[in-house]
Amino acid sequence: MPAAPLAPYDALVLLSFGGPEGMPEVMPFLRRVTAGRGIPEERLAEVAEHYARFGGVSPINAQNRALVAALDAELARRGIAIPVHLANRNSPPYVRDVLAGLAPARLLTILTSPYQSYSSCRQYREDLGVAAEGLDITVDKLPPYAAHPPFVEAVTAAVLASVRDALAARDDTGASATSPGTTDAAAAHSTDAAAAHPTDGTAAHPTDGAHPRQDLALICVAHSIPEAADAAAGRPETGGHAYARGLAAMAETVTAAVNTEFGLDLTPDLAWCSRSGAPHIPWLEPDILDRLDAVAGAGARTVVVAPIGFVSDHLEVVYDLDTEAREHALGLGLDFHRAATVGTDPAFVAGLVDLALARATAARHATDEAQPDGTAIARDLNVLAALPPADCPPDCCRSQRPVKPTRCGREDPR
Ligand SMILES: CC1=C(CCC(=O)O)c2cc3nc(cc4[nH]c(cc5[nH]c(cc1n2)c(C)c5CCC(=O)O)c(CCC(=O)O)c4C)C(CCC(=O)O)=C3C
Ligand SMILES: [Fe+2]
Repeated sequence: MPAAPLAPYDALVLLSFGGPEGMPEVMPFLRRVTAGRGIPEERLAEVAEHYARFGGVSPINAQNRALVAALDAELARRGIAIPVHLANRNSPPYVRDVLAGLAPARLLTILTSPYQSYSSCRQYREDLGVAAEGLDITVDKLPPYAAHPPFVEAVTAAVLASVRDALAARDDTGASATSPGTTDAAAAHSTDAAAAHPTDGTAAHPTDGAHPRQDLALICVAHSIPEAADAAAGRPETGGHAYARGLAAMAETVTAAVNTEFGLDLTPDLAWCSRSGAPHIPWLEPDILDRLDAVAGAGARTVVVAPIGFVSDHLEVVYDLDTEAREHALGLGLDFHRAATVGTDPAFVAGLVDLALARATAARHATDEAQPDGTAIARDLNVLAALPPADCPPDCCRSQRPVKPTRCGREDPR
């Protein structure tokens, strides 16, 4: 390993969306997010109410600070000395302030959005492009990492754990074998039964054809985006739709893992949450609430909702899923379980560090600096080759909006 394994970078920057941390910040935050975006005023008022339920505090910033700390710890564990900073699009610390404080510097950014779309990739590149104007800043980013095996494994592990809980709760209540009582009664019963005997033997149950587990539904969920934004997501020459395709691939992988682990025969099911925008503009569907209606109608008694599109809990997760979708599911008589987000899962964090090392190796390789270890280079470049390019090609995730300066694109200043 070279003496400075993350050279040529001076610092890592975790780049995220941001969120309010108190009621006075909510409306200014919402206006910043939606500036010039044609989001109806009623929608803003509605979303402000969602934040109000949590005292105006989104969990996102605390989660990102925890991720920075976890990255620091993983880097220290590997003996790599490099600072990690948080920078946000819509709340302090703003990208511009962070970059200004670091200049002159060469930075590597880690996006908290693994999937490709305007909102989750190019818009972050614009944030960097606008913020870096007039500053002596060189900046690269990790490639979109939705298909990176450690991330896929961390998401899968969280979904398996939630399905295990869901099956254990149900086997204990017997709710699926008999007619279900009210969900409150079932929940109370579940607590008693769980106290009476441990529930970790669920996976050992034989799955004969009569076993009632097929009334378990697994719904993977991601943030909806306009259909037009999905059509333009990723490289145009690969046909667009990189956002929905990346999520469909993840849904397929986790569902296959659940089927194997628990002897089930579930079909991948992908739904969307947090639609906004004008009603006449089509966004990705079905909405999670409509899918809950459908699975309840088809006989499901237990639903596991897996937020595969989010790396950490934020308002879409704690409101749109844990509050709204949960209430909706309970109203339909469904037992509701929500899989954890990857958060600071050690495999996820280690995977990000692996990718940063690979990106640094590629950067050194590209500039023809001394290459002490050819094997490591080949291995690192191999990791990157399996993912979309870290430097986005022209027109990747393009939008109809006014052109802004970008970074981390093939044609951009580094
Ligand atoms: C793909 C995607 C992600 C995932 C990738 C990523 O993580 O970046 C994401 C994340 C997030 N979205 C968030 C919040 C909001 N998103 C909004 C609006 C929008 N999101 C969009 C897309 C995405 N959004 C789009 C196409 C819009 C329409 C307006 C526009 O085209 O820009 C609005 C406006 C009100 C509303 O309409 O809901 C809010 C408040 C928060 C923070 C939550 C918190 O505070 O915890 C986070 C992490
Ligand atoms: Fe959003």
